[in-house]
Amino acid sequence: MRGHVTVPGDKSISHRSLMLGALAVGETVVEGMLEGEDVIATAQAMRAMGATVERDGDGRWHIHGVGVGGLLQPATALDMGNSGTSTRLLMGLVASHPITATFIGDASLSRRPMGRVIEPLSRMGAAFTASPGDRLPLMLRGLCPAVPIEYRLPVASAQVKSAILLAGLNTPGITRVIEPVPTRDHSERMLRGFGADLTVEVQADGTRVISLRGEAELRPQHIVVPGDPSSAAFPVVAALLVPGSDVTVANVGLNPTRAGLFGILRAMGADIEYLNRREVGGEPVADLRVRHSTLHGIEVPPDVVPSMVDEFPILFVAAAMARGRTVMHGLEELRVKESDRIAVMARGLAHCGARVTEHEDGMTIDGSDGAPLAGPSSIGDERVPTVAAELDHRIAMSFAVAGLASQGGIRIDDMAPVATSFPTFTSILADLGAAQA
Ligand SMILES: O=C(O)C1=C[C@@H](OP(=O)(O)O)[C@@H](O)[C@H](O)C1
Ligand SMILES: C=C(OP(=O)(O)O)C(=O)O
Repeated sequence: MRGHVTVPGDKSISHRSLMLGALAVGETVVEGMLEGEDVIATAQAMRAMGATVERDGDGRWHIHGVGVGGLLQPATALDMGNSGTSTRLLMGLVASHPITATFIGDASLSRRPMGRVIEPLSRMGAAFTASPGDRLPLMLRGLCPAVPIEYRLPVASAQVKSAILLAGLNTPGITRVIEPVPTRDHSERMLRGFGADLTVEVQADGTRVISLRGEAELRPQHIVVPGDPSSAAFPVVAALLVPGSDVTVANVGLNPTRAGLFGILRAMGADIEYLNRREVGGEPVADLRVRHSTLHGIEVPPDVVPSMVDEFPILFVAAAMARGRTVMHGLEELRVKESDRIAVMARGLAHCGARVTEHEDGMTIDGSDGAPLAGPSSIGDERVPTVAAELDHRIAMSFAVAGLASQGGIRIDDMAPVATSFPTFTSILADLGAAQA
């Protein structure tokens, strides 16, 4: 694999720029927006609640907001598709507005737990009618004025943190979130950028206390979205695993709360160079030059998990071809993503010949020492292992990369989920020399 590619804009930042733009009075301009299905679901929801959201070409979007407190009651159910981030953050926004909204989603999203946001938002005064197990479809009636809360996060989740902070925007007084384990901080950075009065106190043990003064007035912004490190992960690992590769992935966001994977890969012996380090839209960014490397297994320290929570499926693939054993614990959150990412990856990798042991909270993988996965066969051949993507984009992309580095290919039953976060995935890999049947 050889060449120079650019991955689409960061999904977390794209969602938030639409939501905060919709709450600012005036015009927010976004460049480098991720135009994936998850973000489009957020854009549609903001339109349904009164904001003007327009695309005027390749990643460039304009948003005319309604002001904090100004969201309108949507006329129909908000279809969140496959997107947990859209659902949980928008539940926060609706919770402190005097409106009622129904949230629906696809089969994967309808299995995911919403109790983690229902609980704190109920304390703020919102009322919920949810499907059994606190799942979608659910109806939410907001309360205005809502009640400010101080909430200690029981799970390390940026979505829960962000839902509470977004609810706090239209709530009188101080809404406070206590975060014992730091998670991605895009909401904090962007709320401040839009002019909210938000402070973060870091205690001696690393606990973060985030305080937001409500009834905020947000100022419209010009946002440049950096490339998504969670998408960059796929061409990066492809280059590491395919012999002879030399690939540069440009404009990759390296916010320390997101970039854990690259540090772990380097600790495994990966040749990843950070070129042209700079800041884009208030986030650290670099171009990553990646060359084929001999990887060795490691024990992944559980404290890095939040900074690479979406990158474990592709790390499992790298570990499956490394020399020696990789041990990963602290991954229980992976079981409630778009699929149960521990079970689905363990099953699929084993089917491709990898040596994996599943744990309740992680996985141990004994690598192949560089030998390709999936035995001798060729695409079209009965013997090519088929893996199920289970409506999970990261599973589909991880096995596509495993397939690139395989002997006889891997068949993935459904690549459609990739459009949720990385619509250009197949064309980018093809540009680097990948063949697809
Ligand atoms: O806040 C966000 O933008 C996200 C937070 C993470 O979810 P959790 O908060 O559930 O860990 C991550 O998995 C998701 O892809 C995006
Ligand atoms: C978990 C993910 O997204 P979401 O929670 O927004 O569906 C992801 O993109 O890997």
